[in-house]
Amino acid sequence: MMHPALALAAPARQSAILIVDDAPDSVGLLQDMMRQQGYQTFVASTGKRALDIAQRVQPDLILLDVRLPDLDGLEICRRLKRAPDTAHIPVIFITECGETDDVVAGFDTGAADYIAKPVRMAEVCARVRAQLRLRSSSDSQKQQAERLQLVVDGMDEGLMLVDASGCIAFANPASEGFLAQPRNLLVGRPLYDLLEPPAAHDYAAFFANPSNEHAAARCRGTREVLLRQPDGALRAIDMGLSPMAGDETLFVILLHDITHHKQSETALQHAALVDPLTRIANRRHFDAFLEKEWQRAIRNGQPLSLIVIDVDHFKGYNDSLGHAAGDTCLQAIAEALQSHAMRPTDLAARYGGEEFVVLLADTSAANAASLGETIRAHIERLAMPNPRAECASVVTASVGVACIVPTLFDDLRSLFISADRAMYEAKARGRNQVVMLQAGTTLETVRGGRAP
Ligand SMILES: Nc1nc2c(ncn2[C@@H]2O[C@H](COP(=O)(O)OP(=O)(O)OP(=O)(O)O)[C@@H](O)[C@H]2O)c(=O)[nH]1
Repeated sequence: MMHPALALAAPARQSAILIVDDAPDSVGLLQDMMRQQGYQTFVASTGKRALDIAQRVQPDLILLDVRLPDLDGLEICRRLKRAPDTAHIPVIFITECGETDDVVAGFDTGAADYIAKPVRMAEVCARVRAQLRLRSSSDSQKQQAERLQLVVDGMDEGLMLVDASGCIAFANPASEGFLAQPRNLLVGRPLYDLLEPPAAHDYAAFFANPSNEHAAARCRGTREVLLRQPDGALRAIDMGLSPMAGDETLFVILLHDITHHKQSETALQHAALVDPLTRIANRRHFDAFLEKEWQRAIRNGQPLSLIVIDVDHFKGYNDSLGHAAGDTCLQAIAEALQSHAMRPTDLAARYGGEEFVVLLADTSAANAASLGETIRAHIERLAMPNPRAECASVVTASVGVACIVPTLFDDLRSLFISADRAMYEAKARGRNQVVMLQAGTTLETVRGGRAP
């Protein structure tokens, strides 16, 4: 259905009638009739003048006597219909009663109707009204079509019409942007050619057999698809498909941009995995990453190492310098850790309050212990004074390191338990040091990384 805004009629105005006749009595009569009906009238007694007035005042209708002194009415009508400015103005011929040839010739030249003399008021008025109504409805149809064209050309969504074989029959300007190619290259191509699988297969199946319920269920309505652009780039969009109302051989395709939606989806996914204070991975991200790397280590028979870092006497730091300073301190430590997790298979994360972890895939116990020591020294080198620390004058951390070559029989938690036990052993030994424990072994294997 047409949107009400598109169907707005032009403001009503008085219709203008041009009367072309050289007989003063006849002109007077017609003029009176038209004025009584509320129309504005113009009069021309010659053909030349009629053409001139028609062009300049653009009347809504012309009452034209067939017999005129200079040009005959048929010739005037022909000229009116030839000129782009006047071709649309309906012409009603006035003929002598019984002049059938005039009537036929009049219609041939493009006249809309005829009235036979002697004219009768009711008939003239009825025929004029009918032509004006027709004219106004064709004008408003034209206006509606123009407005629709403006909407289709100006809309942000891509709009295409696809025929029953799935080929594009029409594409609006926005479609060019979505598909990164001019419309003339789109028209005639199968819609599914522009899509990535699995959507491409679904739409090909649908157009091969639109009554296939399975394919129809997947293609009708709106779904997210990947468009393939000529340079191979893929663009995710929402694509809507619906049959064109009243024409089962055409389908309307709407392409809707979801870049913002995708960006915020990605941003949300990212936010869900990042610790808001330190901007490094959070515990949720770490747990998922550990699970993945654990399985990979089992498959590859490679060692997996975990470093647990717990800030020493951090309560004292907060109590003496304030919570905001504590936050800044945690940020500096996170940045230091991040700088040591360089490989794609390394992950530094804030695991809780003042506890951090670093997971290192394919890393031996010795290398992990060495990195643990590098991290400990880095934190100490940050030289953030901690007035309440008992083990040093600056912020330090106790570091526990564990390593395992996991098998299907191992429990993922054992790596964490070992690293935590090693970290607590580092605390117990006086803090600011590294202790390593091979997963599954006893504390006898604990090795001090550095003396306090
Ligand atoms: N500023 C700040 N402090 C935090 C945050 N998360 C945890 N903390 C503080 O970290 C402190 C941890 O204190 P404790 O668990 O007693 O440990 P500690 O003082 O570091 O002592 P040891 O671990 O035994 O060396 C607490 O005071 C928490 O309030 C945070 O996001 N910001």
